Parts: sequence; structure tokens; C-alpha cells
Amino acid sequence: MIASFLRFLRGKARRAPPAQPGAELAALRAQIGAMQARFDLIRQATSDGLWDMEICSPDPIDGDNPFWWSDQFRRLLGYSDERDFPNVLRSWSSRLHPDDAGPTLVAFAAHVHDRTGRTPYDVTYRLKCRNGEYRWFRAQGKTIRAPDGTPQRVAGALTDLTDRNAILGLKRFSEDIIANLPVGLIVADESLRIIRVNRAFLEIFGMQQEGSALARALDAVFRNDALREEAQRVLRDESTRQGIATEWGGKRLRVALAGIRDAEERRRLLVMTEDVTEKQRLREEARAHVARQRDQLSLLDKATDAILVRGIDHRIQFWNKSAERLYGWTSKEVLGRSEVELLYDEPSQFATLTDELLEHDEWRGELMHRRKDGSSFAVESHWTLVRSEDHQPQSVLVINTDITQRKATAEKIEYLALYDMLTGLPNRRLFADRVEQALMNAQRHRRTLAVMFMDLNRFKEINDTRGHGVGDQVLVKVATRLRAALRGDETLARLAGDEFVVVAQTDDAHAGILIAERLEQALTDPVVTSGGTFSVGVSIGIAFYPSDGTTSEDLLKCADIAMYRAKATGAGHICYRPEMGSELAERMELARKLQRALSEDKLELHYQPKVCLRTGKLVGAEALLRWHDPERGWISPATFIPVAEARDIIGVLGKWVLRQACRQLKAWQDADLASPGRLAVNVSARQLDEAGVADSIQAIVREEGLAPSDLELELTESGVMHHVERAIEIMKTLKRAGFALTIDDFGTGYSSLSYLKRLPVDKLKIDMAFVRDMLKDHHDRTIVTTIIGMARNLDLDVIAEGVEEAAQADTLRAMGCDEAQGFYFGRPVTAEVFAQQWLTPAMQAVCLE
Ligand SMILES: Nc1nc2c(ncn2[C@@H]2O[C@@H]3COP(=O)(O)O[C@H]4[C@@H](O)[C@H](n5cnc6c(=O)[nH]c(N)nc65)O[C@@H]4COP(=O)(O)O[C@H]3[C@H]2O)c(=O)[nH]1
Repeated sequence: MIASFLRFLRGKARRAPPAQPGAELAALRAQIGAMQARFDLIRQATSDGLWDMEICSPDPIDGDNPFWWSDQFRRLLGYSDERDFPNVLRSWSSRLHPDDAGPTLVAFAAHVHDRTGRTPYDVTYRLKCRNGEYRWFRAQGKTIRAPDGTPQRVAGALTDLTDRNAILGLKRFSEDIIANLPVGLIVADESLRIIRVNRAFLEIFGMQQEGSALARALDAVFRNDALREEAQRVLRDESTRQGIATEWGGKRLRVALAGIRDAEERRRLLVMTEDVTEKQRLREEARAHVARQRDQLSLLDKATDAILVRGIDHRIQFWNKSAERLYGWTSKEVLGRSEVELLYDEPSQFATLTDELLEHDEWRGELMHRRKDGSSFAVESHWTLVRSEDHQPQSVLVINTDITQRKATAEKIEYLALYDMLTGLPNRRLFADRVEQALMNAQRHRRTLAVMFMDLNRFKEINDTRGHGVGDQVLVKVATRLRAALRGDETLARLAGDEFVVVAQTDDAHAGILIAERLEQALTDPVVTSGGTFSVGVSIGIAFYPSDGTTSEDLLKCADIAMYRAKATGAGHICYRPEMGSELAERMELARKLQRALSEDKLELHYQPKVCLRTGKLVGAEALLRWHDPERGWISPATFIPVAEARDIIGVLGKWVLRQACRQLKAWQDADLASPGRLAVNVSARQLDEAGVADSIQAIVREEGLAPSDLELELTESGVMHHVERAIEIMKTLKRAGFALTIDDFGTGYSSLSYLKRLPVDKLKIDMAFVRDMLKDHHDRTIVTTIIGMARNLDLDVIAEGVEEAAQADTLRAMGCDEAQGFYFGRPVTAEVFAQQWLTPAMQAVCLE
């Protein structure tokens, strides 16, 4: 525009016709003044900057070329006067943007030099303003040339593009935004007619941009009148309304309305529609996921195991309720803290295990962990490495089970496997191990080993009569005493019941015997329990390595055999001898058979008469036990009674005999027969060891309907002397109860006169060994005479047993013996035979003449 104006100016100037010089000059001045005025008007009115350069240099882009700039030109760049922006080309060229300077100057030079005038000058470039900011300008120019094309001057205008570009760009930008918005957008007029619609809207509703579809578009949004009314209200009030939920073709839509005004102040309705189907699906999925997770977490909370999740940085991310209970820290206290610092005393172990986990993705094992209160406890820990989708380690799921109880149980099981619960002593298994070790040691150092088998003497009876509680107390106290009697390298164990064993390194057999004596000594004092005080003796069998055996089984067996011998003989301890082996086997077999015979009621009593030597009349009978074994025939009580004593069968056996004898006597009494007198029953020395023996004897007699005075109890002299004090006590009780008491086998037990005086007995029975040979053996005769004299002095009756001949009976009568018993008067016979022979009136006395 400016260029054409310049053209017009120049054209006019050139076309002015020659006139009168004065008038012409005046006209010309007037014309120039008018043109100047018009030019000034244009210059001031235009927003463009004007420029002009006279070409006086061959190089049009020489910086020193004089240039004219209009004030507006300077103003566009922020300058106000010529001093800041001198009238030379450099003022302009030096302010070109470095990227634009080259092309611009080239275009300028090309235009000026092109004599044909066909190269236009119309360029866009950036110029630096006074405030340092670059602004876009469009420059258009035109070169005025001589007729031969030589450029004479070049002038043009500069238009500021920056603001215009910004407006146009903003418009384009906003249109781009609207077009590319993922939200469907409609602009509607006041009648709710669509003015504009964007692509997203059409996509949401599956429409093409054509009239009928667009007409339906609003219907699609405003499916109900309420919504339409709402839209009109928003339009009217220029308000906004968001979050309106509606549906279209199975899609869930969220609509927002806004009432606005356009540039011309007309009311417009913006309808923004978002397809939230997928978003809502994802939200619902996320909600379900969260709910699921919450459920899972609550399940994890219900788990009895401590479950935690730690990050790869070891910091705790999850901590369930059981973990809170187990460790004492709440979830709040531990989240974000390092598991290793919290639970581990040994971080190095944690580091090693973490390396293992990273290698194998899993680790399981036992660990010691720390609680909040500082206490340590054992856990079984299971670690699982959780990896991300790209297989990078992400976190570790840890499940910890408290195994304190399990470990304690395992330890207890282990303890029970090796130790006796009651006494805390090693049991059979551990003892066998210890013997094996001792054997290896003894072999290596060529030493002797003593293995001792011990059995308590009165234990079964204590257990039976006072109950297991008291029996246990006895065992515990005995164990304590035996242990105290041993040295540290001597092992004591309890095998079962009242069986204890010892293994000890010894220099010789004598050293072994000394240990046994120490053990016996330990039990000399009575054992005091809540159920009574008991004298508990012990029988000890000793076997030596290597003389008696080289294995633990052999040594124990030999010691066991020796123990039975000790028990049978009443000796405290006995060392094993090879011949004991077979004897024991036989005795054990016998004991087994005896027990069976007793339980099967295969035993019976025979009765032997006792006769008054003076009158020849029956004064009583002795009940004698008989056992007929189908294989071995009749077995003598002299054989099986010691076995019964050694095997603790004697208590039961004795009671059976007493009860049978009582029943028989009662039967005779109840029958219309002559009185058999007192019935004598043998009481074994071992029976006296039983607790409450006096009570049980009385009870049986009472139960069978007899009086103690109906019975005579025979106790062997040796048996009484075995535990004389105790025997005296029991005998006193029995005597007080009314039983007649006789010392059996008198003369064999070495009882001293002092003891004899204290024994509350009625009668002495001279052992048949003296009676048998008294007529031939002067020595025996003297003994018999002495015993009879002693009895007289002590005011006791005396009876002789084993009287087989009349001469013996005569002699005994002559000696002053009161009664006699023996084959001469009658053999032991069954109850029926005895009744026939002795209890019918005619048979009441034997003829002594
Ligand atoms: N050679 C010979 N022997 C005669 C004569 N008169 C009796 N005998 C036997 O001598 C033993 C007498 O019994 P004892 O001295 O109490 O000796 C008894 C007694 O100590 C014990 N005994 C027998 N029965 C019982 C019982 O029920 N309980 C207990 N604890 N011991 C019993 O067994 C021992 C042996 O009993 P038995 O074999 O029955 O032997 C009986 C009897 O059969 C005779 O003139 N000549």
C-alpha cells in the first residue's frame, strides 16, 4: 500500500507539465506542499513504519548507506529519536535476528541489483527492539531505477506482524484445541441450535457432520426435559453446571454446561460431553480391586502367621495384625522402617540371606527375631521375592511363624527320648549310648568298666499299697540319693520302674564293689514321703568289662542276673559269675510259670497235722503250698518260694495262701467235724517287707469270717532276723490282734538270745535238720535239748518238725517238747484226706504207745 502510494507520488511528480516559471513554481510549490501534507497525513495515520534509501554506494547493504526511517518505524522498535536509531542502514541491519539477517540482506541486495525489476522485496524477519525483545515484521519495498535500470533509491514499509500473528495463532490454537479436545463440545445458540461441534462429540455419538445428525445431537444430550430446562437456565444465567450423568447407546456420558457470550455479546451454550464409559469401568475395576485388596488384607490380618511386605530397600510396606501381636509393634510404628534394623540382631545374616533370595527368588529357614520388648524368639521364615512386569525385584513377601512352642516341644520330645521324665535321669537309650562311649574309652585305655543293675527291695509293695504318687516320690528321692553317691564320671540311669543302672570306669573289681557299697549306703536311711516313711533297700548286681562281656547288652544282662541273685539271697550286692546265667534263666522260667499257675488257680494247699506229744491229740495243722506243673510234675515250695520272693510274687502268693487256708478252716468249722485246732500258715520274710502286711493279714482273716486266734503264723527265723526291728513291730501288731506266732526252722537263723527275748512269739519250731539226726548225732541232740530248754526259760511252747519215727517222738516227749509234726504223725495231704483222717471223732488222736 505504501509502495503504491510512493509510486503515485513519484509518478505525479514526473508527470507535472512545464508551466510559467513564477506561476509554475508557485503551482509546483503548492502541489508539493499538498503532496507533503498528504504524505505526512499518511505517514502519521499508518501503523506501518516507512523507510527510504538513496542508493549512492555500489553496495546496497553497506551499513553506512544513508537511510530514512519514519517515526513510526522507530516507534515499532521502541525508539523515539534519531540519536538512538541513526539514519543509516546499519541501524536496521544490525538489529536483524541472527537467523534472519543473511536471507534478508541477500533478498534486499537481489531486489536492488535486479535491473529488470522482477525480483520483489517482500520478506518477513525479526528485528530486535529496544527492550531486547525480537518482534516479527513484514518488509515490502520497491527500487526506483533510472531508465537503464540503474537503481536510484529504494523505499518501503515495515508491518508489525507479532500481534497479528498472536491473534491469528491464538485463534488457530484454540480451534486446534477445540478440534482435538477429547471432550465432545457443542456450541449452541439461544434456541439450542447447534452452531459448532467438534470431532470428539461426533465420535462419541457416532455421527457424521451433517445436518440431520447434528439436529439429533442435542436430542442425544438432552434426553429429558429436565436437562433441557437446565440447559436453558444455564444459558440464561450464564452459569455453569457440571457432572450431569446420562447415557447414549450403551455409553456412559458426563455432561457439563456453561452459559457464555461470544465476541458479539450473543448468548451461547457450551455443552461439553465426556464419554466416561471406560473411565468408569476402570474406576469400578479399581474400586473392586481396592475392595478385593481390602478383603485380602483383612484375610491376611486374620492369618495366625505374621505377614509383612518389605521393599527392596528393606523398608516395611505392610505389617498384618498377627505381626503386631507377635512383635509388639503396631503397623503405624513400623511402616517405612527398615526390617533389618527392627528385627535382626545380626544384619550380616540378613544381607547373606537377601543375596540368596535374589538368586533363587525364595528363601525358607529358621531365624532369631527381636520383639519390641527386646526379647528374642525363633521364627520359621518364608521369603518370596515379588518381581515387576519387567522382572525387576520389587518387594519381598515375608511370612513368619512363631516356632517357640514347636521348638520347645521338639526339645521336650528329644528330652523324653533320652531322659526319664520322673527322675530326670538318663533313660535306657541314653544309658546304652553312655555305655558304648565308656566301652570305647575303656578299650582305648585298657581299663575296667563296671555296669551295675539295681532293683529296690520294697518298691512294688509301696507302689501297690500306697499308690503310685507315693511310689513316684520314693523313686525321685532314691534317684537323688543315688546320684549324690556317684562321682561326675559315673553315669546313673533309670531303666524302668524301680530299676536303676550305673556305668563307671574302674581300676579293678574291688573299685566296682566300693561303688556298689556307696550306693547301698545311700539308701540306708529311710525315705520320707508324704505317704509315709519307708526303708528302701537295694539289690545290686555287678558285671565287669571285659571279663563278663564286651557289649552294653551283655554287661547289662550279666548285671541283671547278678542282681536277681542278690535279691534272692538278700545280699546287698553280688558280682556276676558265669554259672548264674543258666540258674537265672531257669528261675525266670519258673517264675513265669508260677505266675500263670497262680492266675489260673492251679495251686493248692495240703495240710499236715500237728500233734500234742503228751496226749497224742491233734492240736493243729500246717497249710503247705502245692504246685503241680503239667511238665515238671510236683514242684517243691522250697524251690518256688525263693523264686516268688525274688520276683516279687510272694506278696500275692502269700495272700492267696492265707485266704485259701481261712476258707478251708471255715469250711471245716462250718461242717459237722471235729476242730482241727489252730491252722498254721507260713509267712515269708519278704512278705514282712510289704507295707501294711499286718493290716492285710487281719483283713483277709476278717473277710473270711474267722478270728485271728484261729490261726498260727509261722515266720522263719532267718526271715525275722533279716529286718529284725521291723519284724518285731509287725509281730507285735499281729500278736495284739490275737494271732499265735511261731518261729519256724528255729536253730538255723542264728538269732541271739537278746533278740529272742524281744520277739512276741508263742512257739519255737525246731528245724527238722536237728530232729532228723538227733538220735544219732550227739551235737544235734544237744541243740534240740538247748532249744527246748531255751523255750522253757522264755516261757514259750516248742514243736519239733520232721518227726519220722516213734523213737524221735518219744525222745522229744521225754525232752519236754510240747508238740510234734512229721511223717510219723501224718504227711501233708489234701483237705479232704486231712478231714477224713483227722477230723472225724474216731481219728482225733494217734496212739503213741
Ligand atoms: N523230710 C521230711 N519232711 C517233712 C516231714 N514232715 C513235714 N515235712 C516237710 O517239711 C516242710 C515243713 O514246712 P516248713 O518247714 O514250713 O518249710 C516249708 C516252708 O518254709 C515253705 N512253704 C511251704 N508252703 C508254704 C507257704 O504256703 N508259704 C510259705 N511262705 N512258705 C511255704 O516250703 C518249705 C517246704 O515245704 P514242703 O516241701 O511242703 O515241706 C514241708 C513238709 O512237707 C518229715 O517227717 N520228713
